[in-house]
Amino acid sequence: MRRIETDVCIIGAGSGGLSVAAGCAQMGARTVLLESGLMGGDCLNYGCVPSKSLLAAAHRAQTMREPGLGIAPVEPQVDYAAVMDHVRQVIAAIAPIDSQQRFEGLGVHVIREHGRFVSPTEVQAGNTVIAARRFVIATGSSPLVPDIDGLKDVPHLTNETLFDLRERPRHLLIAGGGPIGLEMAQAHRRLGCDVTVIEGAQALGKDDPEAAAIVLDAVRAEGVRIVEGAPIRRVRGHAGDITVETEKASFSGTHLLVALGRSLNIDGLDLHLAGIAHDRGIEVDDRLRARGNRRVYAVGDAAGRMQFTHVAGYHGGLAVREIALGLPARVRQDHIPWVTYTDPELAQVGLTEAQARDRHGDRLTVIRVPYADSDRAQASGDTRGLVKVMVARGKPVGATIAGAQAGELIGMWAMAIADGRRMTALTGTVLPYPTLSELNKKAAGAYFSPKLFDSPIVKRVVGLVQRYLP
Ligand SMILES: Cc1cc2nc3c(=O)[nH]c(=O)nc-3n(C[C@H](O)[C@H](O)[C@H](O)COP(=O)(O)OP(=O)(O)OC[C@H]3O[C@@H](n4cnc5c(N)ncnc54)[C@H](O)[C@@H]3O)c2cc1C
Ligand SMILES: NC(=O)c1ccc[n+]([C@@H]2O[C@H](COP(=O)([O-])OP(=O)(O)OC[C@H]3O[C@@H](n4cnc5c(N)ncnc54)[C@H](O)[C@@H]3O)[C@@H](O)[C@H]2O)c1
Repeated sequence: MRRIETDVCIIGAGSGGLSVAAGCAQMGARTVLLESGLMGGDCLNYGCVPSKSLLAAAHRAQTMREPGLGIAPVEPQVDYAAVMDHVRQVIAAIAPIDSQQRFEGLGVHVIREHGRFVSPTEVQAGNTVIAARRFVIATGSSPLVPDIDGLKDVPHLTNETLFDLRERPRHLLIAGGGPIGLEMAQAHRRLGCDVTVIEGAQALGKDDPEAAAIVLDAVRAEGVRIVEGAPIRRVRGHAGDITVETEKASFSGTHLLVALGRSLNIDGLDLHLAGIAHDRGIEVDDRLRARGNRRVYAVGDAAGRMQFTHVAGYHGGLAVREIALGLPARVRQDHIPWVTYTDPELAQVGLTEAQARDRHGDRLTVIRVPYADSDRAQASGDTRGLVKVMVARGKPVGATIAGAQAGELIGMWAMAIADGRRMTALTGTVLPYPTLSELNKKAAGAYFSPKLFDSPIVKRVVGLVQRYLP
């Protein structure tokens, strides 16, 4: 058995692990990185990158078939295999950034083996034992395939196999109406499939219901069948003929995509040998240190909190601060945005309206600005959507956007909330005309206009000024 002594050993080379490895190595810490699968993890290979590439192709197809703006629509010729080639090309274009070669160039010792703890200060990977001063668990998550009667025996797709398809499914059944379910439903509908989404509770149920309804209406209008309140009880059939049974009804299709949430990749780590506590994820304190072993950090999906690439990157930055610089870091959650990349997009940062009402009660003001108020939205012929901002004591505490480019628009609110800015920061910013981002400024303006235009005091002051102004 080979033995390596190092400063930091990172288990998992996805979004979180790569951020820690790049930061620690470039700051001069001796860094070992273990990866048992593909460099880049879920986001690059089976998650964000392929799903957004597929959505881009689907968007192109939809633009061709939508009437309006004086352009005659045309039914696009979709070559599903060529679309999947596009997906592969995008992954290949980005892969060098996450590659073993690049990380070795940064000074990281990369070992392509599964890692597991053998003691509180040692991890074994293949025939190497790594003794490190600090460990980072960045092992991510995998598709959850729950114990539903018949499911494991019926051929089904997950996000790990969906992008390998070469033939377009005739009728795609999607179990689960979360972000994966809805993004893949719209993409496949636009690429010419029949699509049925079967959701046990409410589709996009983690989001603000008013904003989610805008997205769900739009996706339904394109022909996706979304069945809600229908927990799946049983699955039966064979390749090409699959039936999903729910309490409400049964649904048949040719393919089944399972998008029922994630299971954390922590089982194969032998955490008990390192004394680490875990339940629904690795239990971490607000410095991301594992309960039971303070030399071990958990980042990204494995930390059992929000499951997004930018969260894994954010955690990674905090871990670098802790490990490379020895400075304490504090993890926050209130300023983390998330976006579902349907069309229209759905974006959130901070508190939803319901959460803000609970937290701030009477002190809360909720501002709504419809996309129709934007000249740019009018010019583009797409006025679907809403910007909603929750304000308490002059500061934004949450923002919800459903509409075109919502993922880009949410950035301004993410910055304002992260930095504790007041609404005046937005009114004081001059934005180019005509842009959708002006909707954000309109929301800030709408917050102040009753205070400014409906106030008798302001009117009296202006009257006085006008009387004495030379
Ligand atoms: C279909 C889909 C679409 C998504 N779209 C988005 C999006 O648009 N935006 C967004 O922000 N997020 C999105 N996500 C979520 C995002 O992909 C994850 O939150 C992110 O990848 C988490 O990064 P991570 O580093 O924690 O884990 P991962 O990226 O999962 O990386 C973990 C790595 O650890 C390796 N590993 C596991 N166990 C071991 C072990 N014992 N030893 C060695 N290596 C190990 C794995 O092989 C893997 O490479 C999407 C997810 C899916 C499934
Ligand atoms: N754009 C993005 O950032 C993006 C895109 C995709 C995924 N992700 C990340 O990946 C995570 C996983 O996504 P997901 O969509 O698989 O999970 P999810 O947990 O968000 O949604 C799963 C859905 O399945 C439903 N469900 C569970 N059991 C069921 C049953 N027996 N019958 C019917 N419905 C059932 C749930 O009610 C839920 O709505 C997300 O939470 C998110 O963090 C992010």
